[in-house]
Amino acid sequence: MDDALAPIRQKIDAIDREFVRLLNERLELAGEIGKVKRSSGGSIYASEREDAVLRKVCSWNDGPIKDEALRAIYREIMSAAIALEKATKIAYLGPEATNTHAAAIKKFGASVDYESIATIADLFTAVEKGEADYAVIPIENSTEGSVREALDNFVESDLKIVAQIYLEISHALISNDSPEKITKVYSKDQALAQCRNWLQRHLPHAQLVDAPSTSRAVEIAKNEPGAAAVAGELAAQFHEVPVQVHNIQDKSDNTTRFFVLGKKPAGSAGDGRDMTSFLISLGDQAASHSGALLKMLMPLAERGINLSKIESRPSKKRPWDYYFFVDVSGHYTDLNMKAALKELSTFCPMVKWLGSYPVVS
Ligand SMILES: O=C(O)C(=O)C[C@]1(C(=O)O)C=C[C@@H](O)C=C1
Repeated sequence: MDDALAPIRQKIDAIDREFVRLLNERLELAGEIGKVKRSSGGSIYASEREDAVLRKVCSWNDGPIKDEALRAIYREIMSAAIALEKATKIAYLGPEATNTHAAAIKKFGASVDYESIATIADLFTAVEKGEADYAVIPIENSTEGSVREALDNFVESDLKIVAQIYLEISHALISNDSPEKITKVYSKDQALAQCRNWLQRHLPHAQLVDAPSTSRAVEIAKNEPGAAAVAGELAAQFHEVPVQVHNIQDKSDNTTRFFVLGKKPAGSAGDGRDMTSFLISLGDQAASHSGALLKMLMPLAERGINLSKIESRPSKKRPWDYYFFVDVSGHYTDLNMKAALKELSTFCPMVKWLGSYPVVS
């Protein structure tokens, strides 16, 4: 067999050598881009350019490699490029090995530095003070709804949303013991709730115990005989505890949306590939004028700007006064968007642009 493999492996070696040479050539070019960006004060991470690169390489793909594999490879190539252009720190809502950590790695790869930060407010502060270059925060979950703390922090902050990440949330049963020995299951209440049917069916006698986070649950279960944790697979890897059963969540389409926050806005990905988020206040009109909310939406609708989300939050200034968080299609620099905003500003006391970012993560 070895005789048959040797010549093929020689060819693979020759290709790998060429790969490494080309990767280094590509990285050197990224280094040149980094110099330009550093001298002009541009943002090192360019979500719209990464979106274009990923789309281009997938459109060139006519071989057996899956687009998903190509995207994962390019994720790491561009991660290395970011790190070479500038040592880059990504802060995320901790602790380590939770879903927000997994989302951050999905977006930024293995070459950048990561820091776990305990609260969403502190994540905003870390980027504002320059202690981190970007922050990754959860914004909404397909079953649990919006993360209110995240929305509220946008009111005072000048940070911009530069990218979004969608992460399918899957849970695993993680333990040093096999499932038939499990008598106790630790996890965060939400994760236990999302696996309720599976746990009832497979571990009906196990005691379910609340933990501060899924990652902490794995840490606790690691040292307790007969204990397991429900958590993501990153937590299993991170704490070096085996996965006993994969994908135990009751719903397979449980997805969380995250935002990447930075100091400088992202450019346009073009071709209808951008989304924009705003914060709008109607002031007293919301309570006193019938149809005020409709009036707020008309400048967008009349220009064909598609509204994908609207959510209200109390302003905390006066009772029954609200801010509206709005997600629409298009980029802030689009002409119809500019015109809509101009019209909105004529009757809304506050129209705040929170950022424009590529639709696809
Ligand atoms: O094109 C750029 O702006 C780069 O910095 C290069 C590059 C890449 O490797 O292709 C790297 C990081 C950016 O986030 C986008 C793209």
